[in-house]
Amino acid sequence: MTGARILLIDDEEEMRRSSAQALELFDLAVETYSSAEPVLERVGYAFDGVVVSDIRMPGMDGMTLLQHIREVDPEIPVILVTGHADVQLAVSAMRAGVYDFLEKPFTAQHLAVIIRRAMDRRSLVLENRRLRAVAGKRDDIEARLPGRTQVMVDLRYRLRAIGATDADTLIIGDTGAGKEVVARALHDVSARANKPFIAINCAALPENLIESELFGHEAGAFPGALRPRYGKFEHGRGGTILLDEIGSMPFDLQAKFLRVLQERVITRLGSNEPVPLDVRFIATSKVDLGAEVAAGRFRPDLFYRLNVATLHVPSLAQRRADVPLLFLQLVREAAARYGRSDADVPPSVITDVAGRSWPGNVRELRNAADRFVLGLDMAAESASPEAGPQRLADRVAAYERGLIASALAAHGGSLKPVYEQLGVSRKTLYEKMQKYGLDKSLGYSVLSEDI
Ligand SMILES: Nc1ncnc2c1ncn2[C@@H]1O[C@H](COP(=O)(O)OP(=O)(O)OP(=O)(O)O)[C@@H](O)[C@H]1O
Repeated sequence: MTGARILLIDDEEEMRRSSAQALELFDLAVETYSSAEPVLERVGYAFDGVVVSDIRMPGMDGMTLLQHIREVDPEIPVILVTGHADVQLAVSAMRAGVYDFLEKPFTAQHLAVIIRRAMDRRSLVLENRRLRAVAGKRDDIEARLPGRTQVMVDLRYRLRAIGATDADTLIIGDTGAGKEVVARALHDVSARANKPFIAINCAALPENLIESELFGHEAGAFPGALRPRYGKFEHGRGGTILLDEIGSMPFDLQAKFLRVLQERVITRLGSNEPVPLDVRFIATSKVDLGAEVAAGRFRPDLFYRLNVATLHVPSLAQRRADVPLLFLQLVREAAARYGRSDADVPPSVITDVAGRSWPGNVRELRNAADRFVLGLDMAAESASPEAGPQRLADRVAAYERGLIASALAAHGGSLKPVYEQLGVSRKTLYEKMQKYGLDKSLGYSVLSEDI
């Protein structure tokens, strides 16, 4: 919040001037107003200061202002000033929730003491709100990144640990695995949660505009730059900037970006003036940046600078055991989105979902959940009547494969409970697994894998 933290309202000019001057001697900067109305526009839920107002004024009086401010935020301290010893008024002001009540004449020191106390109280209230918001978002992480596999437990643990620091972070994972979801979660658990989160897709920026988009420019920096403009980096001040697909950043720009990371300043195009930049950078990549470095497409120095705090988002193939529960959650979300209340998922669908491979990861699973809720064939490509297993034998085989796959996933790699549950011999199970290309480690091999 910019501007002074003390708003002083009095219809008498002399009173405004002398109070402001006196408070300045106590190092308290004041914004003065001759009427109450504009103050209502000035204060909001996040206003971090206090209001000092005369009671009797033409137009909106102090009591009415107090009531309106309490509607905006009942915890903004309002100090009312009166010229008359009016007990009745003081009582109703107390009832209406005034912070303090001051009778004229008063000394500047007395006013300063009350204001300081009110400001401390306001800071405390806002800090508590911030902490509560952060705590709420922390609890939320499990709902936003669900999964019981060890890889997901580890991911959430690391996310909270890195979120507690201000380190620039690299997020690696396959397409659709949830890198952007993880980036937002990281922002939300960090101390920057209440500041902007700006996502920039490096692969989608036109190469000739990319620099001015990121760094901004001064008027006349290039033909067509009529007015100065903030770049996306500056829009993210105080907050987090996500650079999606960092591997697509043009090679020349990588050097400039590295300088931003190291020096925390940017220089707008057409200017020589470096501007300090307080942001946290998060970069994502679905390609192996180490290989890009080896191929000469990515700068090694930038890679080493980014590869310090790293989060790996597992693909669904690496956490198969999570697929059924994740699917159920995505169905619930889709049902809410489409206003459907009857989204019961039959076991055969779960079996089918558990047995499939999901190369498009959560994005693909989410599409399947949407299609299920809408009553469409879940696999988009088999929507046409020619596609997909139509013959009874093929459909039975697909069903059987799904049942075996989900049983394998559920029993974490040991075969005995699987053939017992399915009521077949070990040999039969083995043959069917071979026939359907299933592995006994299905859904489990990843559990011991370190991320
Ligand atoms: N854990 C999750 N719970 C619910 N939805 C999720 C989860 N993870 C990802 N999604 C959804 O899956 C889709 C893909 O997620 P996201 O954009 O974060 O993936 P990505 O890894 O950044 O993909 P890409 O590399 O293709 O940009 C989004 O619609 C997102 O809402």
